[in-house]
Amino acid sequence: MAGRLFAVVGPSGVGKDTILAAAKAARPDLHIVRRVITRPESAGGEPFEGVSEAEFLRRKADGAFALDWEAHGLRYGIPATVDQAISEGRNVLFNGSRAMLGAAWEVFPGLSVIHITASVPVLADRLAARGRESRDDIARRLARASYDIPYGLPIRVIENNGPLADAVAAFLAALQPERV
Ligand SMILES: Nc1ncnc2c1ncn2[C@@H]1O[C@H](COP(=O)(O)OP(=O)(O)O)[C@@H](O)[C@H]1O
Ligand SMILES: O=P(O)(O)OC[C@H]1O[C@H](OP(=O)(O)OP(=O)(O)O)[C@H](O)[C@@H]1O
Repeated sequence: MAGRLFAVVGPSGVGKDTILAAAKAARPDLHIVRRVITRPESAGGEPFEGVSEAEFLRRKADGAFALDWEAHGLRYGIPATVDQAISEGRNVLFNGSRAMLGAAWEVFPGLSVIHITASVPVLADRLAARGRESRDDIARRLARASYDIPYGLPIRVIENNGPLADAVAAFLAALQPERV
């Protein structure tokens, strides 16, 4: 049986990568996508492949990405190899963009979405503590915090204002198929 594909979305600093890493630790069978990003790997954070703009565009033209988008002045790609992982029956999860969900649903009609939320003051504290971006970049990311996901799409919401363990437990529960 084919696996399922999950986009994990939410504002910058909400805890997407942290929750994905914790979910993988709890459930080693999950396949967490290693994204291709036009960001230097030395910036740290999630395990991603950092490439130049030219290399990204070359791969895109070669059909190397199942999905790709632009945000924060960067390009992000989901390797086309996810198709194989899904067909092998793996549950595949990626850190996605709220703005690209419409396009993602067109490519993957069975896509499930988990939206992680937290209050703006909590996001501001976390981004400052993470220290990966400049103050200006943090301000721009916070300005996107309330971006609205198009109404009518099937989305599960997980709140991550409190202890991480609570959010991870809710997240793992959200990976279960919806009961009808
Ligand atoms: N529940 C939580 N409590 C405290 N800190 C958290 C919690 N969730 C995430 N963090 C911290 O917030 C920062 C941003 O998390 P991160 O996973 O990088 O967010 P995102 O991928 O959504 O931008 C990290 O430093 C992370 O350790
Ligand atoms: O359309 P939006 O929902 O606003 O998302 C825009 C981008 O922000 C996140 O990127 P990134 O992982 O670089 O940033 P983050 O870890 O700070 O969320 C997310 O993965 C998207 O690529």
